[in-house]
Amino acid sequence: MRITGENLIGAASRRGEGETFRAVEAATGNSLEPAFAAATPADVDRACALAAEAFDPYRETALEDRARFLEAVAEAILALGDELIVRCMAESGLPRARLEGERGRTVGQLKMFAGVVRDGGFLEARVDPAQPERKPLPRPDLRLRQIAVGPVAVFGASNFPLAFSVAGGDTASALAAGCPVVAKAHPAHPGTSELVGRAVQAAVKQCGLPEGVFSLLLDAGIPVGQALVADPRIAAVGFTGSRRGGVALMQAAAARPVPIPVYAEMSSINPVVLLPAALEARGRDIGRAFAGSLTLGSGQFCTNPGLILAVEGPGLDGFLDAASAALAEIQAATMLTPGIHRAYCAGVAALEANPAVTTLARGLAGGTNQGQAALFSTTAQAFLADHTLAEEVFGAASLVVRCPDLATIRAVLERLEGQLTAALHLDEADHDAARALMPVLERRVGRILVNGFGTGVEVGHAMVHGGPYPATSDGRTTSVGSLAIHRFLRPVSYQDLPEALLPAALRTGNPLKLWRREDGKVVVPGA
Ligand SMILES: NC(=O)C1=CN([C@@H]2O[C@H](COP(=O)(O)OP(=O)(O)OC[C@H]3O[C@@H](n4cnc5c(N)ncnc54)[C@H](O)[C@@H]3O)[C@@H](O)[C@H]2O)C=CC1
Ligand SMILES: O=C(O)CCC(=O)C(=O)O
Repeated sequence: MRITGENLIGAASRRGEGETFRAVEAATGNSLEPAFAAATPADVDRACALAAEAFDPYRETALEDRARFLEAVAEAILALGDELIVRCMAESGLPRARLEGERGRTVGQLKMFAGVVRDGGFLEARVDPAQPERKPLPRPDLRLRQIAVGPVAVFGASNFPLAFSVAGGDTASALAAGCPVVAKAHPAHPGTSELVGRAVQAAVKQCGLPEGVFSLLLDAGIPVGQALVADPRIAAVGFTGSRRGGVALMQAAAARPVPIPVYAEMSSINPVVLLPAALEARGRDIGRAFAGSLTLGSGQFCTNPGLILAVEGPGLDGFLDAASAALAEIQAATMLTPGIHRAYCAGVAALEANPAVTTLARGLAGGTNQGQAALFSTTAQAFLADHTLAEEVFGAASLVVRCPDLATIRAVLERLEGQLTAALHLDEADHDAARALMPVLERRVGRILVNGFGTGVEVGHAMVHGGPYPATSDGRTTSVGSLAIHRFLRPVSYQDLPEALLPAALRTGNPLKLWRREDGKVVVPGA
């Protein structure tokens, strides 16, 4: 399929009249063909108008039809074949195997949401039948279901150009909820975005859905994203990226005459706590595994283990020796964009220049745009005194905080901002220490894991990829897994509606065979 550099507005392809830009080959810094042109305010307006027009018919599509549409998107992405992978490798610098895996995750995610839609449980249908004889007052007939919130603006992430981008988790969950999507392509992978966007556009047509169910807008800067979030027809926003970008969108959304929710996944340093018995028994093994997780994808994961907390001693020394030796042999790897590489180098340089920080290891030096891994250490006292040490350095850099005792580890955790994940390395003898940390971990993070690292998020029903601010803008939800659909739903109650006016999900006799709560009791069809 030819990449044209056009915006996809409903069923149309339209060359923008805004700023012209090109994708950059991450490995060389060379420009790639073709030229892309940013959308104009009129393009944003048209995409939002079509999305608003599509909203009512799309949200009432039969569950089976909506599920088939999500599957058609998945099939259309697969049908792009190797062209998608080759373009994505060039734009992102990520290797083939990683991108093939990420494509599988993207397709699997769409299919998981197809299953969620078919199941219908997300509608949370409830029926409280009328009690006309109730004393002292009769009870009305009350029925509740979740409906889609409206058109959603989705910002593709640079670091997962497939699974968190144009047809990634935000788009899949919004479409599953019944929300049209206006996607804003990430300027680091516009060609990948166009290919995937065309796949979604084709699936909309194939399934006979209103064209406004999906549009894709291009921009090298911020005006298109700002205009999109300000548009009164946009009802919610999904974003993965920098804290600065996420906060700017939160502010734009809050400043609207009608504020809307922004679900932004931003920065996280993902503390890893190494407990004493585990460290003593297998500190060296944990050190080697840590080096692998830290450098995965050149460290460009928001789940990257950026902070290690442990009590001083021979166990920690063994961990540090093994991690340092492993890191010293790791090749530098191409980063996503020159800008992200520059930000990484600046973050590492700031740590190197900090008198309270010791450089423990560097990976092998690299060439153009390649990030060289780095491991640092500091004391708990220094860490607690300098908040800049707790800031994310996006890339393969991590800071070890040497603590005198477990109480200090707890004090450091208490001082951290909200995080996506926390990992505990423990043996049975560490259970009491771990139990004591659980309350603070639950308050600080979205996912607590044991004897592993947070990189590589499982897409499933029990996953939380979220966490308190600034890990995300709203810690009550997740951007990965089936629970993500709830970001784009809101409940509506129907009181005393005649049967003929009720949505099918709430009609007497449960014609859609949904799990429902009837008069407070869960009813499982066929059970
Ligand atoms: N925590 C995480 O998962 C990630 C963090 N990052 C961090 O972000 C830095 C920059 O990477 P990017 O991916 O370019 O993130 P970014 O936040 O700068 O951009 C993400 C998207 O938001 C848009 N955007 C940014 N600021 C905006 C604003 N004020 N108004 C409207 N739209 C705006 C951009 O055009 C882009 O489409 C990295 O160096 C890293 O520190 C990047 C990717 C993932
Ligand atoms: O670790 C993963 O699989 C996902 C990480 C992620 O969400 C991100 O880096 O934005």
